[in-house]
Amino acid sequence: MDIVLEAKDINKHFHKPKDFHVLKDISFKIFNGEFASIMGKSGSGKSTLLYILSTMDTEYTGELYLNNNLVTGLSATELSLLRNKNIGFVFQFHYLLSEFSVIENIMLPAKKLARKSHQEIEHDAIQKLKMLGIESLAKQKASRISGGEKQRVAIARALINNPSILMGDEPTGNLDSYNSDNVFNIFKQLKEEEGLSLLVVTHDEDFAKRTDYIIQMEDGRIVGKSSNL
Ligand SMILES: Nc1ncnc2c1ncn2[C@@H]1O[C@H](COP(=O)(O)OP(=O)(O)OP(=O)(O)O)[C@@H](O)[C@H]1O
Repeated sequence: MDIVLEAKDINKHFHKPKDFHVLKDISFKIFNGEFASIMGKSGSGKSTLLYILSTMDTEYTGELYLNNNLVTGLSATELSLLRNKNIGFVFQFHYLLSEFSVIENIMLPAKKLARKSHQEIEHDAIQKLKMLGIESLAKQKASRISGGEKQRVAIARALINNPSILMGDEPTGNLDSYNSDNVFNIFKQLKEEEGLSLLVVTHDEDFAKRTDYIIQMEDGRIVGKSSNL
């Protein structure tokens, strides 16, 4: 199986207010089509790690590979392009532009990438909306839809450029159990039907137990990996 993401000996220090070794010797691989979760107590370094893996944070030592290409050391412009094309990211908060319609929000990362015409991007956005069962919301203002719907729109937006991997930082953290379940089922469907790779930081044990495996973090280290398959 191909490796979609590989971390090799990643270490990170925060320097203020005093030196703090937040990530210690992190090495692991995510293979194509895997659905992995990261769990650990508050403060164990999960979000810090995810921001490095998603190339948003470049202040670390070690090496990060995406689709077998070394991304550590690339310029900010190169990383921005690579991230937009290859990594979908879903946050706890949806960060939709409230004055824009649902479909405009979804189209934005593809417009930024500028590799397709407006019509092609609109067509792709409708496909994603259909896949997530929210086609009827296309023309609605983002501010007018429910929290669960907003998170589905955020997922559609994260998928618009057909990334290699979808990452989530507590993507169900603001949702009730019905909507959390819905998000989990969407992720599972993306793995099973689209062969997408997924990596999700979560505090939700029910969610994590249904992923392929759990990477357990403690005090900045990976202390275990337990398979749920
Ligand atoms: N900019 C920063 N400067 C200094 N310390 C920081 C900074 N950001 C985070 N930390 C510290 O690094 C540690 C890891 O934080 P991180 O947010 O990665 O943990 P987490 O496991 O994601 O926690 P949570 O589950 O609460 O989100 C914490 O002790 C946090 O206080």
